[in-house]
Formats: sequence, C-alpha cells, structure tokens
Amino acid sequence: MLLQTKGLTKSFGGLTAVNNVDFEIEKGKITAIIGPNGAGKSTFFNLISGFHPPTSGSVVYNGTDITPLKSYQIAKLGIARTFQTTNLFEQSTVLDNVIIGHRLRTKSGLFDAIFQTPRLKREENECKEKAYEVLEFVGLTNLADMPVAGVSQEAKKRTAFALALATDPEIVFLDEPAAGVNPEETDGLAELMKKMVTKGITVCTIEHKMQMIMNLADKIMVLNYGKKIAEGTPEEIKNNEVVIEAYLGGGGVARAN
Ligand SMILES: Nc1ncnc2c1ncn2[C@@H]1O[C@H](COP(=O)(O)OP(=O)(O)OP(=O)(O)O)[C@@H](O)[C@H]1O
Repeated sequence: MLLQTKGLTKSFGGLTAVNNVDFEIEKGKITAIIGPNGAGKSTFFNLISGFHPPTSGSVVYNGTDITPLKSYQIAKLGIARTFQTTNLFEQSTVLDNVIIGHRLRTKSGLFDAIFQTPRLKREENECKEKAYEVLEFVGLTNLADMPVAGVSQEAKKRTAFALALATDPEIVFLDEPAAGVNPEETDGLAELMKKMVTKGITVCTIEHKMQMIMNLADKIMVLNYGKKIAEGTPEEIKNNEVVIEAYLGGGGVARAN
C-alpha cells in the first residue's frame, strides 16, 4: 500500500470535518474521493499533505508515519497536491509558476543568491529544464511565456498539474482538477491523469464530475459529513443505496459531467 490513513479525524471547534477515516491508496492507480459539498474532501487532502494537523489518527506513506511532518517535508517525500482555487501567481508567466515547483529539490539559498554561486546557476538551469519537461508533458509548451492571467481556465488547470509534477512526485492529490472547464476540456484533463499513471505517478483526485470519475477511477471513496460511507469500484459506488441517498437526500447535488 502506498498511502494509508488510520482513524484520521479533524475537528474544527464543534464540527468534525473528517471523522475516523480509514483509507488506502494503491500505487499506480487512480483513486477518487467524492461526496456532497462540505463532506470533508478538501480537509482530508489537507491532513494528508500536512496543511492541517489531524485531531487524531495517522497517515502512513510507504510504511512511514508522516503524521507529524510539516507540509514541505511531506512534499519532499514525493506527495504533491493541487488546490481547488488554482493557487498560481497570475501576473507571472506559466513557466515561472512551474519553475517554483522544482525549487523543492534544490539546495541553494540566500548566500547563493547574493553571491551568484555556480550552484545557484546550475540549479536555476535544472529548475528551468524540469519546468519545460513538465510543460511539454501537460501540453503547455506553447504558452510557457504567457502570463497566467492571460490563459484559459483549462490551461490554468494544466499549469497546476505541471507545478505539482515539477516537484517530482510519486503521488499527486488533485483537488477538483476539472472544476470550471467544459466537457471536452474535462476529457482532456482525464487523459492527462491517465498519462500521469502511465508515467508511474499515483493519482488521487477529488471531483464532482461524476461521469468523469466513473470512467476514470479504479477506486472511489465516498465521504459524507466527514465519514466514509462507501468505498469500491465505480460500478459498486453507482449502485450503492447509501451513496444514492447521500446525494439525493439533500446533502448536495452531483454534477453530471
Ligand atoms: N479551516 C477551517 N475552519 C473551520 N471549518 C472548516 C475549515 N475547513 C473546512 N471547514 C469545514 O469543514 C467541513 C468540510 O469542509 P471541506 O472543505 O473539507 O469539504 P469538501 O467536501 O471539500 O467541500 P466542497 O466539495 O464544497 O469543496 C465544512 O463544513 C467546512 O465549513
């Protein structure tokens, strides 16, 4: 098992956003997390990636308990994530946004910057090469020099993928990667996720677009009010009474595509 959560719980005051969730992610698969709005999906990601400390429970990655680690330490271990509201510098170019990702893997600091050391120059080149490599992978080479503010929503999503990939991850957590793009673009992003898997990257995604998830995921976990209410293949989830009730019972509405 690549990643495992055990009894993972997060309370915000009186609200338990993630409630005692046991979950396993298998290497080389696409795992999806679905659930009505406010079900705790993003919080679950925040706990795994170290953005919030859990109230209780643990996260085990490659056999190591990573629960006490800080987010940058977790990222260095090979866990990358994207954010729901794409977290990019709008005035900077697509390339510059992506270059930042690989800085996680470099060592030069303030000293190198002030004295313009050979190490700094070498690492800057490394970051640039990595950025071009991942931009090509996500199909954005031609937009590399455009400011992010001037590219489409879909290209922003691809930039966010590229930023995550520039960190050289083993697993990526994608928070609603296809939100706000049209059906054709959604298909393109789904293909990109499959391409990541063929490159050896494990994918875990939160997505509201049911049709996409049902066609894409190897395994789905359903959260509702912070609790895992179901887990299984798309076929199993589609026919699960508890899941249907959670969606139709007023908690939230799943979008068709
Ligand atoms: N930092 C926080 N402080 C207080 N409450 C929070 C915080 N983050 C999330 N919550 C609450 O935790 C619950 C779960 O939120 P979360 O964003 O994880 O749900 P979600 O399933 O990702 O929702 P959506 O599909 O709308 O993005 C919500 O009730 C939310 O208001």
